[in-house]
Amino acid sequence: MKDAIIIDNYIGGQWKPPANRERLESINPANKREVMGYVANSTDFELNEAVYAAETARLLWRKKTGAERGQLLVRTAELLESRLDEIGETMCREMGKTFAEARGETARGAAILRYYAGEGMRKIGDVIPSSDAEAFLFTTRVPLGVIGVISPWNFPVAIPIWKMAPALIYGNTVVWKPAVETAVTAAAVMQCFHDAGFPLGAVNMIVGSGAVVGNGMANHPGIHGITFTGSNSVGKQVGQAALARGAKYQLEMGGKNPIIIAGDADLDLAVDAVISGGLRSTGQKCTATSRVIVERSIYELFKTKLLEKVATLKVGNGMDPSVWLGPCANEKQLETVLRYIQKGKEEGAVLLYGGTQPEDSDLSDGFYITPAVFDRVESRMSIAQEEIFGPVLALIEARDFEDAITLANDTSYGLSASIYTKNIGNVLSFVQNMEAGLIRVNAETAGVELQAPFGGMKQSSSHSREQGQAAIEFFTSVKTVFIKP
Ligand SMILES: NC(=O)C1=CN([C@@H]2O[C@H](COP(=O)(O)OP(=O)(O)OC[C@H]3O[C@@H](n4cnc5c(N)ncnc54)[C@H](OP(=O)(O)O)[C@@H]3O)[C@@H](O)[C@H]2O)C=CC1
Ligand SMILES: O=C(O)CCC(=O)C(=O)O
Repeated sequence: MKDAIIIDNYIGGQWKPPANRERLESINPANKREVMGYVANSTDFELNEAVYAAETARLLWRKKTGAERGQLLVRTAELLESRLDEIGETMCREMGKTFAEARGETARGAAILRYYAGEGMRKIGDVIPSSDAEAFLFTTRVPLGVIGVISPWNFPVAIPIWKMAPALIYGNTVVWKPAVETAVTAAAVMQCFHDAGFPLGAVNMIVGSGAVVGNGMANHPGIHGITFTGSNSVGKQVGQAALARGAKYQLEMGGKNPIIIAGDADLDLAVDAVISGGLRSTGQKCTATSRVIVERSIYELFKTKLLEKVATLKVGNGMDPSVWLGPCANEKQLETVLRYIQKGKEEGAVLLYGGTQPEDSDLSDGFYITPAVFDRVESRMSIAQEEIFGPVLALIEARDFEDAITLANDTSYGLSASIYTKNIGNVLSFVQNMEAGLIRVNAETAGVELQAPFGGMKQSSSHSREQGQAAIEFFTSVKTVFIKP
């Protein structure tokens, strides 16, 4: 067990304790007796200070060239890369995903920083033929101002970086509120920005509860744009608060992502995709597979193959390299998963495998659960409609391919969807008819590429897109310029 550390706020280039000196605990979900950090329980006082610092820094920051801003992002990427093991271990111990996944996510954070460093050198406008022969008509883009970033605990490095890196490269300054759950990891990321030498106040971090600091950000008149990833209920509150005061907002929320296994699919590959997409990170991804829609002709065979493989997955502490599935990130999340497992049974689904807390006494102090596979799930059931955010797979039988698409669309969410098939007709029909922002063919539902747009349809997002060049749409305003000599 390592000593717990103290996590302060980062404001105007300095680490500062909260004025009230109050702390919240961040604990290790693999061993609830291990406190990872005592983290600031900040209030509006610190938030105001950070917004003031970001506002003060913004004129200087926007005057820098894209290349200058990009150099600082590259330096941050280098620092993150030099600390992959340290940050990966912190993440694994703070939120439970395996060390390999946590280290991989940290490397992904560095790749995102490098990508956006390059964006600083790319075009920000178009020349448009004017109806006046003497005039010069073009567009350019300007930063929004101060951006509020509210991030969740499930990707504590990649998500805040895919929000902060584009915000910064396009000339905005940032106030970041990470989830308390992963504030120790967040501080390690913030330290990389600090060590890279960003101007004072360009990036700030306030640690505190969502109800106080997050809500304060959504309502703060000094924050011009707010980007959020998390639950639907909180996302909608954030969006409404921003809208009410005329600020720009971007929400990335839940998913209930389907995978269709067509009758002609390669079943071994499909089983691997369901396991990886549904159970990695203990199912705690907004892109996780949760509905497995299988054509009747191969349903029983697929089920047998899936169960065989799920039974081999080792649950345990993510720092153990032989472990495949870490604990749920916190007690609330474990309770949610257990509640849905109970509900699934009550509503008539058949629990074929898992869904219980392991009996192993070594695991009794962690928020562990064995991966659950439900059979005979019907679309009306809660486990087929609501985001569980845990290692729970719901098998749904489809009469035929058309029925599979109808079932896949029978949800209020529309983030990610995938299909396994060899039939080009099925592929085209899926691409055309599936209501989701991310469509994946012969690949798992999770797996976001940093250079491509990412976001959902229906209730999964505010219909905006993050990542890749799509990010410029949120983090800048377009100016149309007409010049006549
Ligand atoms: N789309 C996704 O990737 C994610 C989806 N979820 C879904 O949400 C469920 C609950 O997880 P949870 O962590 O509670 O998600 P939340 O939506 O509560 O948390 C996401 C972020 O929002 C902050 N927040 C909480 N309340 C407010 C508020 N009133 N105003 C502004 N910000 C706020 C949180 O702060 P803090 O936690 O520090 O209080 C955190 O930083 C999960 O079971 C899952 O279904 C969760 C995480 C990510
Ligand atoms: O699948 C991924 O890599 C990203 C998932 C994600 O954005 C999320 O869970 O919030």
